[in-house]
Amino acid sequence: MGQLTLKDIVKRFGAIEVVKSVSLDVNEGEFIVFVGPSGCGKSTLLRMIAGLEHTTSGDIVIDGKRVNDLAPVKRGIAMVFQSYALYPHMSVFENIAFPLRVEKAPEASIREKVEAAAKILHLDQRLEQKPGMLSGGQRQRVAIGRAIVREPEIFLFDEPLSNLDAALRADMRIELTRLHKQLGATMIYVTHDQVEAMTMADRIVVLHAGYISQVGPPLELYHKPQNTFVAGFIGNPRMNMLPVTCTGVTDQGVEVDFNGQTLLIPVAGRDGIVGSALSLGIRPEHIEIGPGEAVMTITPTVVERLGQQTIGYAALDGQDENFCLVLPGSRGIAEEQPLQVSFSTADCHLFDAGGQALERQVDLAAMSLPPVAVPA
Ligand SMILES: Nc1ncnc2c1ncn2[C@@H]1O[C@H](COP(=O)(O)OP(=O)(O)OP(=O)(O)O)[C@@H](O)[C@H]1O
Repeated sequence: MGQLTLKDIVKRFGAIEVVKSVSLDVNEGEFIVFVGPSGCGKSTLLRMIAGLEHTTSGDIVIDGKRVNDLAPVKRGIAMVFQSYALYPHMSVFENIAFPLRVEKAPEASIREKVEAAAKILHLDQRLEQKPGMLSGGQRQRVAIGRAIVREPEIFLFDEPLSNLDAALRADMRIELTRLHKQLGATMIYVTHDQVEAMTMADRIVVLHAGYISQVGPPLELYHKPQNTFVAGFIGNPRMNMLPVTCTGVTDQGVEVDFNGQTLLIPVAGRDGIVGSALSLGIRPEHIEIGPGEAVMTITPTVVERLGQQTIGYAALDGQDENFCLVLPGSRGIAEEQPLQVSFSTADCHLFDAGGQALERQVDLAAMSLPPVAVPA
């Protein structure tokens, strides 16, 4: 149980349509992450699923039952917010027990469920403490415990980690992934942090201005973004976009003219694209120093040295956005020194003038890491 269907969901606030016909099937036990820039409607969508916000039109169906008119508590869901919403005067035990007390559950059952949740969340030694004595991460775990004891079919998380520092966020990501495996419940998680999306999701839903821009497993979005929005949103630093002209279409792919070189990009051609302007997308991590299939000369204006990688930014003629390259380790590239770089056509993406991708001929399964032989 825990299957969710959204059918043509629309939400208007006055005259403004913030969610525009969203349809989505969420499988039982799936970890779904809604990502998108600020204001794209992800929290509103989550709040509609929770029942905290009415839908203007469309159906929300949980386990085959339309729930649009059901009160939040009757939907079999539990929501965890960014603000932990804990009661400061109550112990951790009572904070977790709160929804069960509201339901007037028997005392023995309350104790059993709270202790079980506390064990899963490593809070069993802290049940008598007040929230004020806990760290941010522990407080968020109490809020999650409060959701767990309700035994919901679907957990909803609204940016639950955004109040935590970077190290704690990384720990909590691992905790949440573990929790999902352990409980096997359906989870829907809203964030604008693409690392959270990439690391936790079974499937990511990328929202853009109230629409679903693309839905898919994390690496599918990374390797096969369907449009320039997803290409720019997934991956950090963002994908470079270079203007090119299509010079031909063959069985092997699409030919483009790039800096006077003819490149054959392994993507599916389309009628009428020969002669048209296209955008060639290449990720910063796919640029190498020195000669290669596609060559260009850049002059970095800023170089960031992070130790584990070196990031260079260069202005290109006629382009608003800086060209970016990411090199592994500490590399000797210098500001204001011209540099020959190259990339491989197999790593390229092509987008038409409307920003839609020409389908890449990449085998995602073959890109998975091969099994490592462990010596006996
Ligand atoms: N109660 C409301 N009344 C009017 N407009 C609203 C209301 N709630 C949200 N909005 C607007 O709807 C749009 C979507 O808001 P929403 O909170 O869903 O975005 P979001 O993608 O979650 O963004 P963020 O990451 O900033 O939280 C925004 O433009 C917001 O201003």
